[in-house]
Amino acid sequence: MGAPGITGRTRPTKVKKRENVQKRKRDDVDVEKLEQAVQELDPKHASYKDFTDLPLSDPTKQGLKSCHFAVMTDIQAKAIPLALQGHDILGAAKTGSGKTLSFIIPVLENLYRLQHIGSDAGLGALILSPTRELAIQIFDVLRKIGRHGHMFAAGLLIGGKSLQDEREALTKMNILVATPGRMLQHLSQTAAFSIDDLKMLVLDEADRILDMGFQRDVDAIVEYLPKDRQTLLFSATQSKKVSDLARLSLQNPEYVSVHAEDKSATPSGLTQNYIVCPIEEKLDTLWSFIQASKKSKILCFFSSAKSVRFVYESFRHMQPGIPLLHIHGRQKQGARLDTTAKFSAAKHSCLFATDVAARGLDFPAVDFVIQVDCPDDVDTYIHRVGRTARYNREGRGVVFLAPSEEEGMLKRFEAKKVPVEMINVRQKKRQSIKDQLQNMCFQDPELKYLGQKAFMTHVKSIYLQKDKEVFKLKEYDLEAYAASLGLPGTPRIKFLKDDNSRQKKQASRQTIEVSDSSDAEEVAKVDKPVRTKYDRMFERKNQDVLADHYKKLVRDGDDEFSGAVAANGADDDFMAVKRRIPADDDGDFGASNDAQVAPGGRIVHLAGASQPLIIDSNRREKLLQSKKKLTKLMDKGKKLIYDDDGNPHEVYELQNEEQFRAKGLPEEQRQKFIEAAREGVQEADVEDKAAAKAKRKAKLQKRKEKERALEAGETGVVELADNGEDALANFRADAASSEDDEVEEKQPKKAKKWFQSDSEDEEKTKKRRKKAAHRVEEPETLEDMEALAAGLLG
Ligand SMILES: Nc1ncnc2c1ncn2[C@@H]1O[C@H](COP(=O)(O)OP(=O)(O)OP(=O)(O)O)[C@@H](O)[C@H]1O
Repeated sequence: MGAPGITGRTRPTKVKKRENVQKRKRDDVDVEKLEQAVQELDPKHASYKDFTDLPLSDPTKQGLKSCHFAVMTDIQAKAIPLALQGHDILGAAKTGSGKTLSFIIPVLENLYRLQHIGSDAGLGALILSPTRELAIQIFDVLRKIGRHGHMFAAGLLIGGKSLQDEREALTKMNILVATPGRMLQHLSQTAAFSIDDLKMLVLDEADRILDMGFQRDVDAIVEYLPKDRQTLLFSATQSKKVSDLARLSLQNPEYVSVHAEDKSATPSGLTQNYIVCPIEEKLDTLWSFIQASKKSKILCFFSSAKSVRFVYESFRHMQPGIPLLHIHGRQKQGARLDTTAKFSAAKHSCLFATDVAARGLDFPAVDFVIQVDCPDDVDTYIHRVGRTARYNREGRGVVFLAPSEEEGMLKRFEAKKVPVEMINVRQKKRQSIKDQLQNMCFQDPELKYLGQKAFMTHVKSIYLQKDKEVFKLKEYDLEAYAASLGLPGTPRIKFLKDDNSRQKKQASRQTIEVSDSSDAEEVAKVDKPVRTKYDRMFERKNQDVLADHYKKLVRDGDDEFSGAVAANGADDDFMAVKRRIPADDDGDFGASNDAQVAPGGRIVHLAGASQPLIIDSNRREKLLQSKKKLTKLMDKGKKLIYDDDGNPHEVYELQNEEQFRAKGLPEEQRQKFIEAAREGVQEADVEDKAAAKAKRKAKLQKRKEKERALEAGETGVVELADNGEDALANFRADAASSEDDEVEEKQPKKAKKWFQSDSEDEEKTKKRRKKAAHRVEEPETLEDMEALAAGLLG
C-alpha cells in the first residue's frame, strides 16, 4: 500500500509490470475464494476468536502478524465478520477496546475483494475522524496493517498542506483518512475529485465528531456520497445525537454493542478513584502527587488551555524532577504532533492537556489519568480516563471533585455505570506551593498574567456549565482559588442582579460582567480583598501588565470562552461583555460588526460614518452633542478619477492576480515600473527647471520696465490718486510690490556669479539707491501717517 510521498521503487518497469500481472492473476483466484468464504461466515451464530478464524487476504494476515495481533477483542470479533459481509454497522465499545482495527480490516478486505485498486479505480473508502491527531493515528494503523502486499494508495487529508498539493494527490487515492472540514472543502472545490464509486464510509469517534460541531459538515459530505455504499460508525459513548446520525447515514445497520451488559462502562483493568478537593487545594495536591509519582507516565486534564499553560509554565519553573509536556487546541499543529509523539515515546512523563487529547488518542502505557478540573459530563470523563488501561492493561484514574461537585457527579457516575471510589489524600504528604507560586508571579508578570487568565477562564467555564446541579459557582471560594494560583488579588468578576444596575454604572474596561437569568438570586460579587501595604506595592509594580491583561480580555472577547458558549449551545446573552473594543481601536467609539451592546446602551448610525456608534455611557452620550468630535468619525471621502467614458475609478485600483500575472514576472514588472518612474521624474525635472527660468526672466523684465518708468518720472501713486481711487490702498499695493522686488533683488545677490566685478556691484547698488529715492517711504509712526495723509489729500 502506498501513501503520497511514501512509495519509492527502483525496480525496472518491465519487471514490475510482469510481477503485477502475475500478482493480479493470483489475486483473482484469491478474491473468488475469499468472497465465497466470507459469504459462508455466520456472524450471528458462530463465534470467532482469532484473526486466523476469518477469511482474510494474505497481505492483511501478514500485517496483523507483523503487529503481533492474534486474538480479536470483543468488538473486533463481532463487528469484523459482519462488516466483511457488507453490513452497515453501528458499533459501540469501551475506550481502548480495539475499535480501530474493527474498521481498518473490513476496509482493506472489502476493497481488496472488489479489486478496487489503482489510480483509475478512484476513492473506495473514506474514514472520517474528528481530530487531526486521531486521523494520523488511524492512518498509522492502516499503514502498518496494509504495507505487507496491499497495493492501495492511501492518503491523509487533514489540512496543513496547500489545497493544490492535496488536489493532485487526491484523485489517485483509494483510501482516505480525513477530518470532516478538509474533506468537505475538497468535495466542494476540487472538480477532478470523484467519489462516485465510493464503497465505504467510516465515522470513527462519531460522538466526538458531533460534539465538535461537525454535524453539518458530515451531513454535507454524506450528501455527496453515493447512496449505494457501506457505512461503519463507531463510538465509545452513545448519545441521542449519535443515534440520529446513525439513522441518517446507515441503512439497516447491525448494532454491535459489546459492553452494553457489562457492570461498568469503563475498562475492567481501570481503577477509578476520586478525591474531594476544594479548588484552592488542587494545585498543591497535583504537585504533591507528581512529586510522589516521578517514575510514572501521567496525563492530567484541565478545563481550559489557559489553565494548561499556567500550570505547565509554573510547574516547569519549580523543577518537578519529571519531564513535563503540554497540549491544547491553541497550539500549532506541529507542536501538538511533537508533543503526542514525545509523550507516546516517553517512559516517565507528565502531560498537561485539555480535552483535545481526551478522545481516541492511543498513548501507550499511561499509568495515571488525573482529571484536575471536573469533566463537563460523564462521557467526557469516560473518554479522558480511557487514555489509560487500554487493551486489557491496567491503569488508574483519579478525578478531583470540589465538595460541591461531589454529590451531583457521583449520582451521574452511578447512572452511567462508572464505578468510582473515594480515596483520601495523605495530608502529611501534601505540600503547599502557594508561596512559591506567589513568589513566581511577583517576579514574572507574564506568569501572573497567565494565572489571571487561567483564573478567569476557569471561573467562566464553571459558570457556563449546563449542569447546574454539579457546578454551583457560589459554592467555590474564588478568592482562595486566586490566592492558590499565586495571584496578589482576585481578578474582579461581577455577577449582576439585573440589567438596570448595569445601565447606571459606567463601563469599565477592566470589568467583565456576567449575568445569568437562571441564577438571578445567586448574586455573587467578588470584590477586592482587604489589601495590605505589601499587596498594594506588589500590584503597583506590575500595573501595566494588570491593565493590559484586562484590556486584552475585553479586546479578545476571550476566544476560548466564546468557543465554549458556542459548543455548549448556551444562551449567548447570559454573559455580556460590556464593551467589546475592535482590535484596531485606539480609543474611538466605532462599533465593530460583532459588537455587543450592554443592556441600556444603543447603537447610533451616523450618516457619513462607516461604522455605527455604541452609546452606552455618559461620555459617549456627550460625544453625540459635539459636532467637532463627530466629524472625526465621519468618513473622509474618496478621490475618484474619471476615464474618457465618464466612469469613476479609484486613484489606486488593485489589479486581480490574473491581470497582474499576465503582465509578466514580478521582478520584471518591478524593473519596468522603476524605469518608467525614473523617466517621468526626469521629464518633470526638465519642465520644472524651464518653468522656473521663464518665471525669473519675466520678473527681471518687469523690473527693468519699472526702473525705466521710474527714470521717466512716472509714479503709480500719483497716477492712481489722480484717478480718484483709494490712494492708501495703492500705496500699500506698491509697498507690497516693492517687497516683491526686494525679494527679486535679493536673488541675484544670492546667486552672485563668481566672475561678477565689484564695479558692476557698485553700479547695481547705485541703481537701487536711486530707485529707493523714488519710492514712498512707509510711515512708521502716527505722525508719519498724518503727514502722509495730509500730503496725499493736499
Ligand atoms: N486484537 C488486538 N490485540 C492486541 N492489541 C490490540 C488489538 N486490537 C487493538 N489493540 C491495541 O489496543 C489499543 C487500543 O486500540 P484502539 O485505539 O483501536 O481502541 P479504541 O477502541 O479505538 O479506543 P478509543 O475509543 O479510546 O479510541 C491499541 O494500542 C491497539 O494497538
